[in-house]
Amino acid sequence: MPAKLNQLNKIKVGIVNYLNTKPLIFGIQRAPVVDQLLLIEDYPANIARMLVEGTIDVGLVPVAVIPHLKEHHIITDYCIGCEGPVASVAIFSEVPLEKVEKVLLDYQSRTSVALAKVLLRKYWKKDVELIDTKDDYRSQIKGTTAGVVIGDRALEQRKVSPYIYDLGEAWIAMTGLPFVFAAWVSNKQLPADFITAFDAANKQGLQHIEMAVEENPYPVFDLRKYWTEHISYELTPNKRKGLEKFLEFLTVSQTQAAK
Ligand SMILES: C=C(O[C@@H]1C=C(C(=O)O)C=C[C@H]1O)C(=O)O
Repeated sequence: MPAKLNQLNKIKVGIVNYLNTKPLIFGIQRAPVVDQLLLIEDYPANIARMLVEGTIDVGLVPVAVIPHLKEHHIITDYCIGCEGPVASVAIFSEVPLEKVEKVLLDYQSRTSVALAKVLLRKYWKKDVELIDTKDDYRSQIKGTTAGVVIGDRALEQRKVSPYIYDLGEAWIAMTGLPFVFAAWVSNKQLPADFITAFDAANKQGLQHIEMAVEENPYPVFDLRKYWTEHISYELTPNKRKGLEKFLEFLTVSQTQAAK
């Protein structure tokens, strides 16, 4: 379908369609910058693919995709990160980790799946069979088969699985650094005035978390707590250090896999 004329010059912005982005979307949709952009919502692995293929200009992408981009710019001081347990990214299991034999990997994720591999190898020192998934795989999390689940489905899974290994918490225990799951990354240089306005829109959203809570009734998990105590949105210098460290781990494991 041909793009409508008024859409031609708009900046295509991909954003993860999970509850953790609602405070940011709240700000973006109410800011003047909304007229300069088209918002495309999808799950993280798809947003990553779109940024690599160039069908979007900027996205709140899983940081694990950064090494796969020919060009990348981190354009705001906001991200999806954590400085303690993140609550919505974990290995879920019916048995303790010592007894786990297989781990299902969430097809919607890029970062958390890579993080789970790093932590299983370096932190838990566990050699398990890793299994890619598609569609709904959560019913297969049983017995000695555990699963990485992210996002809203992870908040639901907390009510199902007796053992929950929070990957944000484990990363911090291993490295002493916070973790960044997703950041605003563009695949080209974007206009400086857009970047300034877009950054301000993110900030506005975070200043209105109470209104976003009212707008999103969710009986499964306390969203005020999720957005203020679990997800940490500021891309601080310490979070950038955590991000660099994680990308180093990814480079090392890719080099090892190529050998
Ligand atoms: C904390 C989360 O971070 C997400 C995890 C991602 C991943 O694993 O690739 C990507 C984007 C983030 O929204 C979550 O979705 O629960």
